[in-house]
Amino acid sequence: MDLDAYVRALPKAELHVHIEGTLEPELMFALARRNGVALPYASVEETRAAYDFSDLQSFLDLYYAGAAALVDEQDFFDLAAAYFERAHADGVVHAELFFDPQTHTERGVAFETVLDGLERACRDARARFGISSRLILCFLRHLSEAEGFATLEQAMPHLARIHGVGLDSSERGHPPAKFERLFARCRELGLHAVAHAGEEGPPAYIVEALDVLQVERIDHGVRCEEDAALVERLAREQVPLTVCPLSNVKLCVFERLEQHNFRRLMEAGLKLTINSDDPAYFGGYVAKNYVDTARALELTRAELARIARNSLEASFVSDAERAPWLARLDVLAAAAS
Ligand SMILES: Nc1ncnc2[nH]cnc12
Ligand SMILES: [Zn+2]
Repeated sequence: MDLDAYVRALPKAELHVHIEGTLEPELMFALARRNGVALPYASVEETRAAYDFSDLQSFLDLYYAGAAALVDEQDFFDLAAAYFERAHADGVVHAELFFDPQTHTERGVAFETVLDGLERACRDARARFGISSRLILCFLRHLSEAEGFATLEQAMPHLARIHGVGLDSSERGHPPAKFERLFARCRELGLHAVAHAGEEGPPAYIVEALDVLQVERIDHGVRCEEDAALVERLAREQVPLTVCPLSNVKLCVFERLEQHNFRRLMEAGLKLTINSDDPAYFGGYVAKNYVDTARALELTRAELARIARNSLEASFVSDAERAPWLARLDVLAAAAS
């Protein structure tokens, strides 16, 4: 079995994927045409050519512009259905999807339109592919705490369909503590909590996300390496990090994949997972993230199986749901060693 086939065969969970970041330019243009929405570029080719980012903000500017093509419930369904098809081909058995309601409600799209379309695609993916999924509502950290609370208010009638909350968008200058009260309220409501931290922001933001927001996983977290005590803590507490290697290179967190600190963090004992973040913008879905990282950092098949196992263990599913995937994974891992 070649490396690509091996990676696809590993049962894995994807824990860090923004559904709006799976909007391929072809679908973006089809939806924009359907909805009479103007896009900043004239063609699919011109759009792809513009995906040359210097940092997180340069990406976010394009990402929010592209999301304007999404208007109707069917658009959100089509978006997520296309993701699930690719995820299934990549061996994803479970996906926890981030969605950014504020990106859409700001434009006059109803919260329910977004949620209904995504949830219908989740049910469809379960029926077609057996993929299980959860939805994680992300608050945009460049907006205010009050706007976050207003979004939570809109989510209140639908909490049975929302599994957790996250924190994304421009990290620098927007520390996790800005959302202390919002996350406290979300946790009181029984929602799981995660947050982007230490992607571009300092290690102190990772500490704040853990201690102030009390998150269960850190999204990215790669800048933890600048604080030895934090690395030790993350290893001791086995806090899962949802690392997105191709994203980190595209957004210039690391110049090349060969320079990524994934192997060093793994060897320091951290519980790492591999994810795609915004695959339509960063050049690869989850399997390509595994394969390219394995090639660049010489990860063994046993190490890749460990990473897939981490993803299943770090997911928000029950032990009973997880058990058959872990059993399948053990068979593959044993065959590879
Ligand atoms: N990599 C990322 N970091 C922060 N916010 C995001 N929103 C979508 N992708 C993101
Ligand atoms: Zn992200």
